[in-house]
Amino acid sequence: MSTDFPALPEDDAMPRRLGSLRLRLTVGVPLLTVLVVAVFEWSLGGYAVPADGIARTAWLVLLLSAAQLLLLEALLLRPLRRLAAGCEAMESAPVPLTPEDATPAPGLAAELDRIGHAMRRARGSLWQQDQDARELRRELTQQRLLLEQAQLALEANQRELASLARTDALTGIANPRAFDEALRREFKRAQRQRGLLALAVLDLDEFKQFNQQHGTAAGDAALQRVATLLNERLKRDTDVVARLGGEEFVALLPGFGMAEAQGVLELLREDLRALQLPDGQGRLTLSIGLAAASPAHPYLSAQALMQAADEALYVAKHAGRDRLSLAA
Ligand SMILES: Nc1nc2c(ncn2[C@@H]2O[C@H](COP(=O)(O)OP(=O)(O)OP(=O)(O)O)[C@@H](O)[C@H]2O)c(=O)[nH]1
Repeated sequence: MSTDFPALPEDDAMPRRLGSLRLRLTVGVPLLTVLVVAVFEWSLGGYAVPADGIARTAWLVLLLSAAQLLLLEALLLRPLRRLAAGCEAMESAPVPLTPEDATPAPGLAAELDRIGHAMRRARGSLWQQDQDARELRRELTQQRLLLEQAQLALEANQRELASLARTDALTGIANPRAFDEALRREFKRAQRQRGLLALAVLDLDEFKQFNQQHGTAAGDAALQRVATLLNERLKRDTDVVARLGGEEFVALLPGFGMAEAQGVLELLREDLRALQLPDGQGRLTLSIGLAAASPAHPYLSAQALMQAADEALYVAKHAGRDRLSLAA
């Protein structure tokens, strides 16, 4: 601990009262001494004023007064002042123990001094406790900040994990799990609101051959471009596009009946035909099976709607691929 402590405050009420006591002693002691010495000299001179007595009496009074004042200062006033300073300091904000506080001065007024020193030690201990409490508070604030940062990082990780758990790693669009949730949710909504819900299953044609001719990396790039096209063409807030696995994709179009969905999906097929693949990779085509639920053409369940779209895709494949088939 540092010993570079601030000085004790000396200008408070109690030290001021001690100052006035010293003034009264400084005046009273010489007066009393004059009286005593004068009576003593007068009695020595046979109760007559000696001719040279005035000067000698004055010197005597001066010396005796000075000696008494010095004694009073050393034995009474100084210890009282230190005691007063200790008391005042106890009432003010704690400050560290000074080296002077740590060692009581020896002397006749040791009792007073000891009390003063005990108070200073108590004040020093209070100061130390105050410092410790401040340090603890600082550490606590720091720990709280670290905790908040860790919590934010954890929440970000959880969000990222949750997003990863619902995203297809290769294409970045929704995965089957996210799609299943969306399908169940939108199917119930369509039923409740007697609305429209179109569902399309889209499958790249002859993709196995594409992979064999151009390599898996080219196949991956082609899957990513198809996903981008889906996102660009089916971009209403309510549209959901997902990769079910392999070269199979799915699109959920709330609010669309068969005709609107067919229109937008044919545009998508045109987009794919126009897609520029790297040299020598030819072109990609899609087969699409489309089913749509409406009050006029309800489905019993989301699974039944999905199955109808799958069956339509099967028909499209068997009819020669590169086409869109509507569910019965
Ligand atoms: N590059 C790449 N290929 C994949 C991925 N997932 C599945 N495939 C390949 O996609 C091909 C799908 O082949 P098939 O199921 O026979 O379908 P297809 O060749 O497209 O034939 P049709 O669907 O009948 O037109 C297989 O060769 C798989 O290995 C993938 O993530 N990346």
